[in-house]
Amino acid sequence: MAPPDTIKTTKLERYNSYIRRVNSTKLIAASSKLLFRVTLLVALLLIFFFTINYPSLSSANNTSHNNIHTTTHTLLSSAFYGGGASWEKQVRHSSTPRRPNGLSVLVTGAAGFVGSHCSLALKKRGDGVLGLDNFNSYYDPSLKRARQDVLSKHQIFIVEGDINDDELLKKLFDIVPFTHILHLAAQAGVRYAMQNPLSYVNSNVAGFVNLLEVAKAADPQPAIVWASSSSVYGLNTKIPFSEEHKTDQPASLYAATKKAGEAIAHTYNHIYGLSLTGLRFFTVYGPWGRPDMAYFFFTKDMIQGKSVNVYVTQDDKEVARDFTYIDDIVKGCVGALDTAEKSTGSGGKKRGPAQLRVYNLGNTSPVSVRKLVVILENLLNVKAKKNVVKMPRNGDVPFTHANVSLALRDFGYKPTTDLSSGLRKFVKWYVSYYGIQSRVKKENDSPNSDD
Ligand SMILES: O=C(O)[C@H]1O[C@H](OP(=O)(O)OP(=O)(O)OC[C@H]2O[C@@H](n3ccc(=O)[nH]c3=O)[C@H](O)[C@@H]2O)[C@H](O)[C@@H](O)[C@@H]1O
Repeated sequence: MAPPDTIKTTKLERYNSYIRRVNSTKLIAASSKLLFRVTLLVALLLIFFFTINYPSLSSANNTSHNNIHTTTHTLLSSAFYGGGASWEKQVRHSSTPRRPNGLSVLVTGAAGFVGSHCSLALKKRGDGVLGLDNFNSYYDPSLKRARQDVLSKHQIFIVEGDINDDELLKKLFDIVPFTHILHLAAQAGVRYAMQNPLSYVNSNVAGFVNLLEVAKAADPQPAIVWASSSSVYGLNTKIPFSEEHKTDQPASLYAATKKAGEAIAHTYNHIYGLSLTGLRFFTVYGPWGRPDMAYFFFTKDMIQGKSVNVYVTQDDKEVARDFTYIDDIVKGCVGALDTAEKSTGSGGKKRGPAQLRVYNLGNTSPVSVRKLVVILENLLNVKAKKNVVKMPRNGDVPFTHANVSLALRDFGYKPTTDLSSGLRKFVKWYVSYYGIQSRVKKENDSPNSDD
């Protein structure tokens, strides 16, 4: 047995060791609490950063694939876009007019061909312009980014988002009382509709309805000018095509969705008093154009020595288009915006009848595809390898030809550029944009050529 002093010491030691254990347990408990909180914080931060990065990744491929399933994207992107004060500042700054009584226009599809040209024209005359574009990959997105760069040099900000994202649209209308929407975002291209039909429904029908829903609820309601298409005339044989002609024989799903857009516009005008103007564009071409269009890829293929398919009808007749130069189309769009009357509703309620219009914007002078190739041969200084083939049943129509007297009467629309002059400007842009140093350049750098 141990002496009493030793017993005391042992007890003391036991007590001290007990206290140490208690303290260390407390320490462990405290540190695990801390660890838990830190982990939670890190997890929240990760979710936040994921939310920031996710929308741009997903929207890059948005309408090129069937994305009816935009809900997750919508939630995430809304969380992101709703965020920053500097983002809101850019939105406000871009959309504020710099002239008295200037318009404040939301341009959807602003990184697109017609959208980028119209945005610049409006900004240059002092209107406020805010762009919206999802930068999808239907055609090379780097071309859209290059257009965005040009716009940003002119203080035009493009919000990266989808017209199906209603939270984002509402947010934009919360920030800016837009007077007008120029709605050009769409799934374009006639033949691609056979490959990816739902992308047309998603953008041209669902996206349009989504935009109209937000516009109808906005206070004040904006006036809307939007891109319909010459393709709505479908198999119409009366020429030139007039707005009074029937448009009930669409030859492609693309045409059917544009025709649906015109019917939907009627409904929103009728129920909610939205002022709506549909513009039927006729095969628009020019600098910064769309690579999926024939004049564009013919140029590329001819320069590369590849052959081109020149379509003829089933009974061997020429296929022709009323090719319309971009600057003429821009004048038409601006004219339509300037003559658009105010919407009459507010807060989703109609207060009186509102304006509902449809116009052809064409060139009034159709040119055959064969002639298009001849013009390009001269401009590019190359001989095309032509395959003359019967037009496949892919949604194409044999010819288009616009009567534009309505647009002339209502806003002075008068196309002034013939196909040769317009293509000369296109080719000049093409060789400079793609850095092609060749005889093409020398040919087109003559003192008479302008930009
Ligand atoms: O006016 C319109 O509404 C439409 O104009 C163009 O559609 P499209 O006229 O078919 O223009 P392209 O695809 O550039 O075709 C032009 C012409 O070249 C012909 N073509 C096309 C491709 C080809 O390989 N060979 C060929 O001869 C077509 O049949 C057509 O007659 C646009 O692509 C549509 O988005 C637009 O809505």
